Amino acid sequence: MQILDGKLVSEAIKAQLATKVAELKAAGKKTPHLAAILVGNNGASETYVASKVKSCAEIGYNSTLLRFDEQISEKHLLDHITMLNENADVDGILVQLPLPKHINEELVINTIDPSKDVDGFHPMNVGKMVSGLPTFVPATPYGIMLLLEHYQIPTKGKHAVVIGRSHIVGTPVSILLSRSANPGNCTVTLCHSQTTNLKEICLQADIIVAAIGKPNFVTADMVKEGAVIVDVGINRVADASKKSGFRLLGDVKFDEVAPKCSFITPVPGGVGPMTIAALLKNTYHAAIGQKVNMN
Ligand SMILES: Nc1nc2c(c(=O)[nH]1)N[C@@H](CN(C=O)c1ccc(C(=O)N[C@@H](CCC(=O)O)C(=O)O)cc1)CN2
Repeated sequence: MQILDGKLVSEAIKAQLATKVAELKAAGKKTPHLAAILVGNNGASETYVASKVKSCAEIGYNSTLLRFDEQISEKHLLDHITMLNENADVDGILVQLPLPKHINEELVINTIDPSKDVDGFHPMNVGKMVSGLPTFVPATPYGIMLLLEHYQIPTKGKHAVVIGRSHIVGTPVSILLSRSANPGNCTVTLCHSQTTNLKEICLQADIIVAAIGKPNFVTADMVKEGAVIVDVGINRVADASKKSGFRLLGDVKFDEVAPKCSFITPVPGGVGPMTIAALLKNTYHAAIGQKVNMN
């Protein structure tokens, strides 16, 4: 069994981007600029946004963090997005999810200029991805593809089972695994809460992408010998022995699944850091006016 080390690969991607940014600056070109919007005090969201802002600084990007109170009105939030859309210095805009219940997430995403939508959530960018056109690819699915590519995991003709059909991960990664070339060209089964024979389906999988948001959901009896396991779950589980009061658990029961598989992502240090690296790649592409071609 080999670990798919997202921390290591993300650091390598960040180093490549830092070199490219230095080249842009030396040529008198624009420094990439990411604007992040954070609403409320969700602890996990604070961690992720802080990590995005820190990573920008590490590789020489400019970043702006707009923090708003939980009670911000939808109109006020949309006005701020419009201002960022019109700010020529800002290349990429992201609104950290989830948003408070009184705010219409769809409306917020639809308000972001598609050419600055580095999360790849705008329907126009989703449509392009589904059509196989160059676009911004959502960061977590993009990060998973970059990780599979780095480790040269064979995917052509393999059966990939994706557990979870969210707009952020499950649905887009199933499209990428089936459509893209290398990695890609998989036969994909997309499973979700209404799937009745999940264990039987998982046992046929060469690759499992677990993105269901339930700690330790995938157990050894669901995994075929030699399968590749990608664990997207980052579940905070109460643990009084930790200073933070919680520990992170993936969607996969790592200790019992790892001995059975060929490759596995750890939690933390697997898909999470790749999400940040992929976002930074999208932001670089936004700054130079390019899109990502997954074909
Ligand atoms: N606007 C967005 N919101 C959300 C996205 C997204 O892509 N765009 N995805 C997730 C959260 N997410 C990115 O924002 C994210 C999740 C996890 C990590 C990460 O680095 N995880 C670390 C552990 C960090 C910790 O201590 O908790 C790891 O796995 O090693 C980065 C980004 C939902 N919202």
